[in-house]
Amino acid sequence: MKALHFGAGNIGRGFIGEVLAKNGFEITFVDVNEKVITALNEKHEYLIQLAEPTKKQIKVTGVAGINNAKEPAKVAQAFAKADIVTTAIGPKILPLIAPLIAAGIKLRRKNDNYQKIDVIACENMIGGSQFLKTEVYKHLDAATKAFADEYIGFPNAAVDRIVPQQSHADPLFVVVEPFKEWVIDESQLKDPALKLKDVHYAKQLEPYIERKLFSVNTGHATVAYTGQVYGYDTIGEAIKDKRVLDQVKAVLAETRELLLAKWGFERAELEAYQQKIIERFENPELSDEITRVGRTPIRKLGYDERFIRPIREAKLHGLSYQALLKTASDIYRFNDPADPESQQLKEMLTTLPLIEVIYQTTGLDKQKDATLLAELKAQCER
Ligand SMILES: NC(=O)c1ccc[n+]([C@@H]2O[C@H](COP(=O)([O-])OP(=O)(O)OC[C@H]3O[C@@H](n4cnc5c(N)ncnc54)[C@H](O)[C@@H]3O)[C@@H](O)[C@H]2O)c1
Ligand SMILES: O=P(O)(O)OC[C@@H](O)[C@@H](O)[C@H](O)[C@H](O)CO
Repeated sequence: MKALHFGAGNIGRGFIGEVLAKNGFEITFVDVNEKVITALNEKHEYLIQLAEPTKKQIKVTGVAGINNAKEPAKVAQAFAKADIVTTAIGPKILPLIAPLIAAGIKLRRKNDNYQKIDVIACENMIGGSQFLKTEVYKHLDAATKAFADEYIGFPNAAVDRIVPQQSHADPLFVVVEPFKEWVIDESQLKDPALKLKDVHYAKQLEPYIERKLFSVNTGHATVAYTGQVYGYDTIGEAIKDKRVLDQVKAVLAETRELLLAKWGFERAELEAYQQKIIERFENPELSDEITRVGRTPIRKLGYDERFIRPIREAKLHGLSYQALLKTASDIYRFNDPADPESQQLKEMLTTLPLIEVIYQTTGLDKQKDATLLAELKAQCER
């Protein structure tokens, strides 16, 4: 069985690779990082280490790599033979790999390959695989779209495991937290016979992805942005500060009420889930940079992202969103000289009126969301 995975980065190697290998797949990673691709093709295996006192190691075998910048045709060939396709590459990169997937679908059709497969985007975004499908379809003619409608699935998914930035002599070695959760929307599968061990298949993904994104990611980002305001560099240091911890708890209390109102989770279960998340952020065995968690701040300010969506929806439900608003305003203060979006945001703030920057970054509607825009502006000014 063959898997093709786009993105041999932290979560790609540190989570998706582990699960696919455990399920007996040979994995071909696609990436532009030549060092990683060369190492994959030389060693055909790598180690994952759990960030816990035992430092347990897991060996992932049967791996290889393709540098898509150098050998794009090889990607289509691998896609044509794959039994499953996954991505963990970043939401903004999905449109860039869409032509490669489109070429792979064309080749499957040309080869009369009628085996149904699923392409699963494992990104931190709502509707990631369906977004990828839209991008891929931009590169297909009508006949190939009809073929893809029949044989290629794009089930949405949610993945959860904290995998920090890695800096080891071995470019493949990856340290990860022990916790892991991967949920796939069962209703969107083209190949329902292929069920991965260690993956949960949900009839409805939205409650899972919203619980994850608005608890883990909203909480994580809150530690990062609040932590940077107080001068910290890592998540572990920041969360030790009571002011940061209190802000995370306040933010999670707001998203919790929204999740309860929307999806009817058990209150005690959701409280335990969010408490566990705080303990995951506090893991002393894991060193995670604030710059990684706060990365791409403009993306994180997006209309359907981890702050503006719960703020909009809490307002609609008549729930409190003041703590969320506070952290959202701190995003505008985030600074990482190495992050192009952070620098773009700084530039926008020096050249445009604040309300225009908020409007452009959040996608809030000038008429419909006028009150929210004004509230966020007032919070930024405070
Ligand atoms: N790290 C985590 O804790 C974590 C957990 C859950 C989900 N995610 C999600 O997974 C995705 C990847 O995150 P990550 O932390 O692994 O990032 P990462 O930067 O470690 O990995 C991304 C990989 O994509 C590669 N890449 C970038 N542009 C490319 C292109 N045009 N073609 C081919 N490869 C390209 C990079 O070289 C890199 O190896 C994101 O959507 C993230 O939100 C991350
Ligand atoms: O990957 P991002 O930039 O969307 O978010 C940064 C972190 O919050 C994220 O990578 C978490 O570590 C991960 O989502 C945990 O499952």
